[in-house]
Amino acid sequence: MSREGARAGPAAHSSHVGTTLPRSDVLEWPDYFMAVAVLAAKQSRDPHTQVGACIVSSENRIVGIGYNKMPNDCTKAFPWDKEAASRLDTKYPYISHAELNAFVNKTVVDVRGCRIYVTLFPCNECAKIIIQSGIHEVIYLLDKYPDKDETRAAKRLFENTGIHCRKFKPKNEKDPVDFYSVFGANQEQSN
Ligand SMILES: Nc1nc(=O)n([C@H]2C[C@H](O)[C@@H](COP(=O)(O)O)O2)cc1CO
Ligand SMILES: [Zn+2]
Repeated sequence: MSREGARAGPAAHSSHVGTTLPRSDVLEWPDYFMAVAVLAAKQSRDPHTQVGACIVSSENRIVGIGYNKMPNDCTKAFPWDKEAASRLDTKYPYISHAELNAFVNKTVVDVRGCRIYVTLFPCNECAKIIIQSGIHEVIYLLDKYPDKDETRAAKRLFENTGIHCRKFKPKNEKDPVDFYSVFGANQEQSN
């Protein structure tokens, strides 16, 4: 149909076909995608920090979802501790980050031009995956560890490669999703 035709059609007016109105209080796309990332985070078995990631195509299709987890079959065989005499006895060398898992779980061959919604600012290792895969934008909920070298290195990598990083701001005025629930009640929202 031509643009003229589309303007003349019923969709161009506020009146609706039929008598039942469609719901209007649905989530806007960004809120929907971050809500998916938050929901994914809730699947994490990490007792301290649960992270979710959602890769979205330029056509607003979800093409990958992940959360931080131990590699398959490793959940019980590896430590969940944050601290130990040796780093080898902490969770850090073993855990697979949300962003990596979202990439591993992708349903398309190519994620170039996609964006990624993440509940935590990515680390340097995930930044490399994001850059190499052609994801061009990072939308994060919280920058919880801005002073960690991993975060600072990630920011350098993103700045150098022109990858746009922005803090998520909910679009919906009424907040139907408790985005920060994944960080617990006392988490600072300003980061
Ligand atoms: N962007 C991220 N994606 C992630 O999946 N993680 C994971 C790794 C750990 O399982 C957890 C951080 O643990 P903690 O240091 O807050 O107890 O979050 C961490 C970050 C932050 O760089
Ligand atoms: Zn990471």
